[in-house]
Amino acid sequence: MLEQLKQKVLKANLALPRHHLVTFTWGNVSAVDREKGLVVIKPSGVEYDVMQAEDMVVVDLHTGEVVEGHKKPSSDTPTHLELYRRFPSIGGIVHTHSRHATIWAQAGEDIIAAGTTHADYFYGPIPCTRKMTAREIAAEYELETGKVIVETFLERNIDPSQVPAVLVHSHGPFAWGSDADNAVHNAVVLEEIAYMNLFSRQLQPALAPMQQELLDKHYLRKHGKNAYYGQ
Ligand SMILES: O=C(CO)[C@@H](O)[C@H](O)COP(=O)(O)O
Repeated sequence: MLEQLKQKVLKANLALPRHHLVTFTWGNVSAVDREKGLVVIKPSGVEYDVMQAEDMVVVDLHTGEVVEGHKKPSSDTPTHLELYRRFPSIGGIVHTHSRHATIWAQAGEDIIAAGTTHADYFYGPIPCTRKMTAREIAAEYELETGKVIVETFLERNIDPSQVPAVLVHSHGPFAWGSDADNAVHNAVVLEEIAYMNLFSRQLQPALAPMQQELLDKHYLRKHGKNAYYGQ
């Protein structure tokens, strides 16, 4: 079942070490088949250089139950599932601990839209979530991580289809897209702009967001006029 999607998810997972977004077995990529209500995700703890398509795990979008696969699904599966359930426009999700995006997540700071590289992909700042509470950490932690991400976008009125990434406070980045490949692309760009902002802020401690007109020009010419950011 879902053999083609397993191949796509494998390919997307193998792109993470190729783009230097992960070390060891960190990180994970998934994709959803919304018609079937199924998600294909990387197996937990498997080295990327031995990973095969048949290692991918298929889980039920709504229950999280494993419906196919001989390995344990990624430990972050409940986070992916919550995002698929609450953000209906996304088709693929990437989680990494990519170095510079994780630096901003550990600092608890948004990655502001400081330049056109950012504006070509993200229609505003990449938000950092609040810290999770002790109760949330002690509960179903990975599910609660997904809930805190959704809460951040709802409270800040950010459209996840126009800002396809988030920084989880004290943890690291999640990125998403129309499919697994697009999610990986956004994860690579996220790491690039995290790197750029770190040094831009060193050169200019008062680093401020770019002009809205320039953000609009770069984002809207690439993604269409009917896009909007917040209210
Ligand atoms: O967020 C984390 C660890 O904090 C994950 O990136 C894990 O490192 C990957 O776990 P599996 O997907 O292999 O279960």
